[in-house]
Amino acid sequence: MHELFIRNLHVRLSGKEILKGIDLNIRKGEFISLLGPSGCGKTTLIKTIAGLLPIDYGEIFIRGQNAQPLAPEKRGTVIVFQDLRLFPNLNVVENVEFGLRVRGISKSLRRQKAMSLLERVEMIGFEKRRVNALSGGQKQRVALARAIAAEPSILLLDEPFTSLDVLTKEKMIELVLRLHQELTMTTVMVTHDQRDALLMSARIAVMSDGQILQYDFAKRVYEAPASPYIADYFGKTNYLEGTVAGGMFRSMLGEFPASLPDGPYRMMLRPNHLRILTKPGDFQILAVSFLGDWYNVLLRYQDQDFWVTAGPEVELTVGDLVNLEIDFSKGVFYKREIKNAI
Ligand SMILES: Nc1ncnc2c1ncn2[C@@H]1O[C@H](COP(=O)(O)OP(=O)(O)OP(=O)(O)O)[C@@H](O)[C@H]1O
Repeated sequence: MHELFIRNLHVRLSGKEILKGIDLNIRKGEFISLLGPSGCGKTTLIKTIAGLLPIDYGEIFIRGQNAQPLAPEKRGTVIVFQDLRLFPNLNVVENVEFGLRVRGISKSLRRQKAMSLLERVEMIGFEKRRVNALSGGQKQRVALARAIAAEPSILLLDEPFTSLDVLTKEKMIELVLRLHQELTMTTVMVTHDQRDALLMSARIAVMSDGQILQYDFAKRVYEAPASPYIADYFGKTNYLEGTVAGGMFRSMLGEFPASLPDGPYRMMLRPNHLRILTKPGDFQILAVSFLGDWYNVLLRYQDQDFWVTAGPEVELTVGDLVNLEIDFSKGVFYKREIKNAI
């Protein structure tokens, strides 16, 4: 049984169709990301899962139960919103206690539980502080503690790291993953950052315009994107145009076996599937960017540019001519449409 099972979900807001047939299943204890550009419907989807928006058509099952008649507080879901929605008139511990008070837990037990939650999110010592006197990362920790106080089985996180600096974000990522594992929650994270999605999720649902374009394991979405749009969303790409005939793909960089029906194709290769050989060749170095552990290198061959990743050990000078070794076995093929000339 799935923790969450969504079938053909349509949601309309102010007369406009926002979600256009979403199918999604999530296993218990799984961490998944909803990834896509601003406005594609990610927040709408988690709000609908939490029962905060009505379904126009389709079904949501939570732990096998049809969620339609279930009130938001009966679903076992909690959303941590992007703006956190902490209560500014309450201090840190009172914010965390709030969810427990609603559930009718006694005052002494509430305080004890809230303190243990604050310990989990490393906020002991701040319990009496007004939330407005906290940093962005500290507010996030309080919002997380308040969310898990409700003991949700499904934690819904809306863009949890957008307003944080890089170091605070790294720490929050660790904390979120630790809480997810220790509390065996099912977590759905909304993000537009493909690196966060890859780093944190077992599976990623790539969304665009109210639909899921691909839903698969993080490694698969990165290595075998279902379309050039998804490939480009996950970072730099190289495309090689060519034709398959008789089980061979022929392109400007040579030919190699491909078991595909005959026809025109584009092959996508990631920059790390190309390797620079410093012995002279026909690829000219156009640009080199230093990124700490590696270089991004732009090469030109005939009229086409290629992005290549190189380790710091390679000596690279703009203008030099080098050779390339290409791991064609990692290539992903997309069928090209032939436009009929009239
Ligand atoms: N109450 C509403 N009434 C009408 N349209 C809405 C309403 N709420 C959201 N929308 C529209 O629905 C679309 C999807 O919004 P949503 O917030 O789900 O996107 P998102 O992918 O989460 O984007 P972001 O990353 O910017 O939050 C947007 O075009 C938005 O303007």
